[in-house]
Amino acid sequence: MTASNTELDIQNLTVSFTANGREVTAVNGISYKLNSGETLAVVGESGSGKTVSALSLLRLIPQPPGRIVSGKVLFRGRDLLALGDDALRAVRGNDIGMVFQEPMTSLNPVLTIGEQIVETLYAHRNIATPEAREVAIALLRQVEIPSPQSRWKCYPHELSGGQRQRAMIAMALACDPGILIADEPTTALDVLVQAQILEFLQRVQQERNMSVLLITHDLGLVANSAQRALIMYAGEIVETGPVRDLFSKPRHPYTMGLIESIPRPGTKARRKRFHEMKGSVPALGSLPSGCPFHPRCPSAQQKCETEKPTLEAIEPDRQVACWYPND
Ligand SMILES: Nc1ncnc2c1ncn2[C@@H]1O[C@H](COP(=O)(O)OP(=O)(O)OP(=O)(O)O)[C@@H](O)[C@H]1O
Repeated sequence: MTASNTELDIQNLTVSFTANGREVTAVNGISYKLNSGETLAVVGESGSGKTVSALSLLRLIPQPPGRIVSGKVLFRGRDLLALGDDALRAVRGNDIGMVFQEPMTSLNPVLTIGEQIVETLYAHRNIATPEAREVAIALLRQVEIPSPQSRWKCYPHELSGGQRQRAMIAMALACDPGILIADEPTTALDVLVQAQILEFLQRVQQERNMSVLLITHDLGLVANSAQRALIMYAGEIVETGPVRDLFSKPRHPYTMGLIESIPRPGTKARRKRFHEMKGSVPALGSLPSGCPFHPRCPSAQQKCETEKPTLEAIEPDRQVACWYPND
């Protein structure tokens, strides 16, 4: 990839939270690039720092208790972490859209779906109301909400879960962003609706050459939707690479464990399930010494208990933080 392909360049991002007078590091010095037109998945178990790292890109973590300790988020040569509030607001929504797992947290319950899209169009693109109404209905049609002419007068609670999710996606796409950050966008939905929404997102992405940062704990979703992935554990990236390589030859024992946890019909008896591995993601305030994964790692050796591995390139476009990566 050439430098001009890079849409977002995240450098050494560190984010902390203070609770009970104690500051703990939730995201610890992560660096990665999001390239033009790709879907990059950020994967890990609950508490690994996926959401905090994504929200921090647009300075959306609550500050306090959160704090962006250090790092840069370069977007078209500008550091989003150093932008003034007005300039950052212009980037949010206009250039970078966001969708979340629970649409009710980002939809306004007292405005109709149509009014909310019109407001977005007016605020970001300065489109006057009559025209914005047409654009809003067209967007609802594009996200395949049935009868958009009448549904646009619905309040969020009057729509089904899948329709609410589509409405939020319509809002996120209203300003034609070059980048979409999608945090568990389909986790709360049933499998059929999930598949429809993912298919729709992929189509829009291709039509618009949009880059997608997909935050998920679901490796099945990653296999179907992303070209590259970052695996996060305890606030750090432990492995990166093209999705097909990560699946065919995981190098970090944690990635292996995640892949083995994907349920496959008929193979349950033969495969070791991830939930059978000992332990869980450590509490941030009490990380183990050495490699943070070592207490759960089936391949851990003495060095892993005392010395922390750093993320190293092992092949072009492939990095791993492990003293004894799988061959
Ligand atoms: N508002 C907050 N106040 C205090 N600590 C927080 C807050 N938000 C996140 N954290 C800390 O950051 C850690 C990482 O949270 P994050 O939401 O990024 O995890 P995640 O990998 O996205 O998990 P999930 O899939 O459950 O959302 C949490 O375990 C928690 O310790």
